[in-house]
Amino acid sequence: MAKHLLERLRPWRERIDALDQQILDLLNQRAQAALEIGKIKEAYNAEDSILKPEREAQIITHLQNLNTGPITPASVQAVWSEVISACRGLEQKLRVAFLGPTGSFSEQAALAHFGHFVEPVPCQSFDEVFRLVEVGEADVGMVPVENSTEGAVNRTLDLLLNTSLKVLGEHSLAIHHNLLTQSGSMEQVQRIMAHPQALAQCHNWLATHYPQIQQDAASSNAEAARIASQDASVAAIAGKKAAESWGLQVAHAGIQDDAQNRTRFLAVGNIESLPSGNDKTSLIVAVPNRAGAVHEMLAPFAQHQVSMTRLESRPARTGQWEYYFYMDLLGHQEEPAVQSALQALKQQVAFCKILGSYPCQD
Ligand SMILES: O=C(O)C(=O)C[C@]1(C(=O)O)C=C[C@@H](O)C=C1
Repeated sequence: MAKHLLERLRPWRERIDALDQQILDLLNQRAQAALEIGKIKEAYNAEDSILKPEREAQIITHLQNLNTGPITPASVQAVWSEVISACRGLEQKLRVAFLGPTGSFSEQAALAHFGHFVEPVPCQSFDEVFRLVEVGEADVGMVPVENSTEGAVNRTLDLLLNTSLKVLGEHSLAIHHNLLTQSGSMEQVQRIMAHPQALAQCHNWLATHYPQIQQDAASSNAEAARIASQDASVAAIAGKKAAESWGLQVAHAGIQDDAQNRTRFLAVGNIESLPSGNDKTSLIVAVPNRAGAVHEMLAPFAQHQVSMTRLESRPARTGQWEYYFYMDLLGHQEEPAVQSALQALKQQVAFCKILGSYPCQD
């Protein structure tokens, strides 16, 4: 029986071996081409970035359009992210900063977006992520900006306002939280630790199942997992990656209140992404505190038919009930409709900061 099975599999396995050899040969030819591009970039402008977000997005979209299956569009995205990452990594390893330690959702988002052939730079806070990219100790940073359950990540919004960095990409990740302990049981647990955002995303589940256990904030979920790995009285809320990284067992899986819980991350750096054909633009606007000001702020987008995918407000901390408005628009700032809307907007508002245009993930 087993022999018969192997005989039937053999020709297909031989076919896979032959195809893999061809794929390997093609990958090496591709890598060689990327290395040549790297040399040309270096000769033209040593300061120029190796990373070209718009080109990477165009390559993947083009292949998804050509794809006839059975490989899925999501697989095309995942495989070519890694192929590009491997080629880019030969040109130069991208240093990617994120909230660590290892096992965090930020690390997952960073690696899903830039691929695994990067140099990870785990940081202790969002402030440190921005600072390291600003001073050139990292090339790009990956930070959460909004969560589908809890809304905006305020510290990121504040840092975006005060930084000179540009937004150059977005990545949305499904967030499934787990209660992790050393043994996989909750028997010895006296404290549940997580980032405040994660505690909030699991608020109802915790109130129902463990109302008596104290909850403590950690600087990140992965940090809570690190602490739990050293203290049997601590349960951490974190992802499965953190469980693997810190040798913990899952006591309860999928404890987030919303099964569809997602977090959107932004990639930030000193690079401006050129138009890719399917882009978003993020900006911050402040208007005077008077009747009709917000209405006037929105009018240019309606007039020039620019869609807004997000509008968020944040206190301006003047004590005057003034706000900064964070907006995401569909289109690149170099596209005529967006350009005209932004020009009209700038004439009306007290403050306008364009954070950057970047390829839509969708
Ligand atoms: O086209 C380039 O500029 C490259 O450097 C090549 C390449 C790729 O592997 O396709 C790698 C890195 C860039 O971000 C974009 C594309």
